[in-house]
Amino acid sequence: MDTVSPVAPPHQEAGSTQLKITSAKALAGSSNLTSIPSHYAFTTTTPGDQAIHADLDDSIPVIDFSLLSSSNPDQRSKAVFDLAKACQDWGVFMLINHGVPENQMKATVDALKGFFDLTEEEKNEFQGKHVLDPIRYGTSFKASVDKVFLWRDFLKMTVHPKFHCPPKPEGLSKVLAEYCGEVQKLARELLKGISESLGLEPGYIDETMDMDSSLQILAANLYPPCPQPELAMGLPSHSDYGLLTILMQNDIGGLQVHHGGKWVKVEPIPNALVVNNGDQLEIMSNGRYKSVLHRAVLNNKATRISIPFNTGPSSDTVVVPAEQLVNGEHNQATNILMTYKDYMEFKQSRVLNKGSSLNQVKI
Ligand SMILES: O=C(O)CCC(=O)C(=O)O
Ligand SMILES: [Fe+2]
Repeated sequence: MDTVSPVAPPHQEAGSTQLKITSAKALAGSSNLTSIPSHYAFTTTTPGDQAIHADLDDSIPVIDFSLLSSSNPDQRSKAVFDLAKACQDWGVFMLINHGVPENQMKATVDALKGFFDLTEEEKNEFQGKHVLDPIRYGTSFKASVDKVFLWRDFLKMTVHPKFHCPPKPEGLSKVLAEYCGEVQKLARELLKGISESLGLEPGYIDETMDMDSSLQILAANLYPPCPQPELAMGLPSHSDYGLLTILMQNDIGGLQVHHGGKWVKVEPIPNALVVNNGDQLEIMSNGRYKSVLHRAVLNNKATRISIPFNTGPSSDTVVVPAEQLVNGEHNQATNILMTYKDYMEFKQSRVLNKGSSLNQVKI
């Protein structure tokens, strides 16, 4: 069995009171690293915690966006039906034929890799402290307080209602603004289909969530190869705080979703996006569309990059269950009565890997 080497945490400089935090990328790049430092040892894996491949007849649903935007009413209603099933049974689906150009997706991945290739000093200029800071670079989850470190570096940017992006590397801002423009349109169309799939007016979510001012965050997670991938963790089990997350990734798998009591691997499909329900969608749908638990695991061969685009309502919206969905068999009184902004702060203040945060605030 693999063991964890008890070496000193590399983020503490001898003789220094200042905490110096090393990125996962720098750590992975250090020569002769054959085991993880002890403070990256996440948990001992238990058999029930292992991921499985989905059965062929029970795999992650695939939604064809071109059918959802079809002018043929039969095609559209079939697509809305499939969307309802995907959101209800899985809380996650693969989106194909979404219309985001392939070269734009590739340019976005390359530009964000370029950010992580900056020097540590350059990246550290963007260390944010607060969940609502418009640009935040960091490692782990909250490296200043984390007891166990996550093997990932991240960059998070608020891209709507106001667009923020680090000024370097050159060209990053232009590429991301273009990508976000496309994904924003996609998110709004999906939310129309989702409203309809719940039996609501297509514009229901758009209007009640004040989507013209919606808070949108683009992140990039970098998971470098890890010498002991089964002992460390990229991102532990969590749900996302917004309405929907639309995730792009390179061809290195690692995302897993919790379904039917097991962890199911999300095998990347070239050019497809992964879409998952977030907490606010669970609230507005009154528990019908669950905010799916997911996690990111590691490998020892190649760097994985994932780029989630998270759209919420506007910061000041207090999301409540749609009235039409309250008195039915699905009534689960998923109601938290706090603004989206406050919910994000609440969620960030919690430790990851404690299951659904909604369970703690439901009333
Ligand atoms: O890396 C992944 O695939 C998952 C990322 C994620 O869940 C997140 O950033 O919230
Ligand atoms: Fe997530």
